[in-house]
Amino acid sequence: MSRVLIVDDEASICWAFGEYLGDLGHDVAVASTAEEGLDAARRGPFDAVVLDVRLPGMDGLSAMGAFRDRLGAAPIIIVTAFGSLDTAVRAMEAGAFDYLVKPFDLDQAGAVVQRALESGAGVREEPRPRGTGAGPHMRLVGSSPPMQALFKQIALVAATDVPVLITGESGTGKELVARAIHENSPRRPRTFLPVCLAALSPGLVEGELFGHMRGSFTGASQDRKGLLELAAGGTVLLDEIGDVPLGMQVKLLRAIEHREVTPVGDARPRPIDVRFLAATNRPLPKLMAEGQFREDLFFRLSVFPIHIPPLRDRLEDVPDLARHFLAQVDPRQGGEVALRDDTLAELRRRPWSGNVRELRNAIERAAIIARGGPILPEHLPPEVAGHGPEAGPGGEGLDAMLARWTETLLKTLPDPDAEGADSLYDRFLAQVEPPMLRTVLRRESGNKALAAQRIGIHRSTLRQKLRKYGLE
Ligand SMILES: Nc1ncnc2c1ncn2[C@@H]1O[C@H](COP(=O)(O)OP(=O)(O)OP(=O)(O)O)[C@@H](O)[C@H]1O
Repeated sequence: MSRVLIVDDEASICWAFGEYLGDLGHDVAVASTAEEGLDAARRGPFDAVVLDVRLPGMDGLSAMGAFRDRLGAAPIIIVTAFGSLDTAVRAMEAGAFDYLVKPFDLDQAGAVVQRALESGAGVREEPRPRGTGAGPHMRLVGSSPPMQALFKQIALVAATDVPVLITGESGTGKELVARAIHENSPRRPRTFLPVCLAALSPGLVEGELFGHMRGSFTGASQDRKGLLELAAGGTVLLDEIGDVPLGMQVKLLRAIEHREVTPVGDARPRPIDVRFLAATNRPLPKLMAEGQFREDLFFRLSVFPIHIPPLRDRLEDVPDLARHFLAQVDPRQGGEVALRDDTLAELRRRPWSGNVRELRNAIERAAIIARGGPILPEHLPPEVAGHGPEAGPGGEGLDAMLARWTETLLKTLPDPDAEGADSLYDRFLAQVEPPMLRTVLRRESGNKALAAQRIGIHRSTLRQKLRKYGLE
């Protein structure tokens, strides 16, 4: 039998959890404040403590040090209703064994306590020095259950040096998560270097990453260190890892596994000291099955996988995110008054297939149109037809719309043999290409080379199309 102390000001939780642990054969004591809990801890030894963060008087996180003094190595499990990334990280840093988010399932909570008791010790390494953290615009916003789970994963993995594979649709915040891992890791004072492998020219990518020796190719007039060597002590995010060619994958695997790089034109490998994170929105298991992604690299990278769910699966985060972006464009607004209920309702209704990035763009645009006044639903950009995963605004799918559009055109188009008549296909392309080109170009900040790569066409083809549609 083990002795467990539950410190929570919600009597119902203390009771239900106490009963549950009692049924498992444990001896349970409860306290409703940290002060009361510390008194109990002084009086008797406990094998584990379940400690709420929000308590009247001293809060749970501040009390952790005192509990630790009184309880020695007994594991402490932190409980919170509104976990932010910061709470999760502070709990882990202060040596919490684990972190439970309310409302929790009793079986799940019981399993955590059981694991803690079996582990026997809760003391982790010395608390790490905390920095100021990333700027406010780099903050990960969200309080939905999937975001809470994400915060916990970040807090757990940040302190380690293992590779992390971050997956999620475009715009879900993969780079931001990578940055949060770096910011909360011991490598924090050093560089965080996101490298978009797909954007580097294939012929130069090896030299860029690993460096080159003077004379190793035409134009290499001096020795140059690669990005992986330059990021010494820091964290490198290999972005769009799913788009890396197979030959390069072998070299990356070697760099990750052996922590060394061989510059182009050199025979001797050099040690590197970086932590690797990787991100992709492509299905790596499918790419592996098709022989486009190496299994060994996948297994090396996915020691700790983190998946970010699409925004449509956590629409409860939309209001907080909207206020966050609004406060960034117009700090005076703070986002509170400016977002009317009908606007929030509209925001929560949309499917956001472009995820958080699309929401951010919509809010920024709306703030400009609203010119300092409250944001009205009509200030939001029109929904793109057929935008959602299956259906458009009126519940109509993109293919149904296209079928209707084609029918109309067939009725109105002149005879295909008539001189100068645009073909149905030309008309179709003229309808669908411009919005796509515009979106990708905007997304790549006007960089045509990147946009062409993203679309999968040659740069000169892109230029031609832009000219054709007057989009230059
Ligand atoms: N939870 C969040 N809180 C605050 N901002 C967020 C959040 N998630 C995403 N963002 C913002 O949304 C935008 C897109 O995020 P990010 O670039 O990290 O996405 P991504 O998944 O890496 O996209 P891609 O796969 O297209 O490169 C950024 O401006 C980012 O700051």
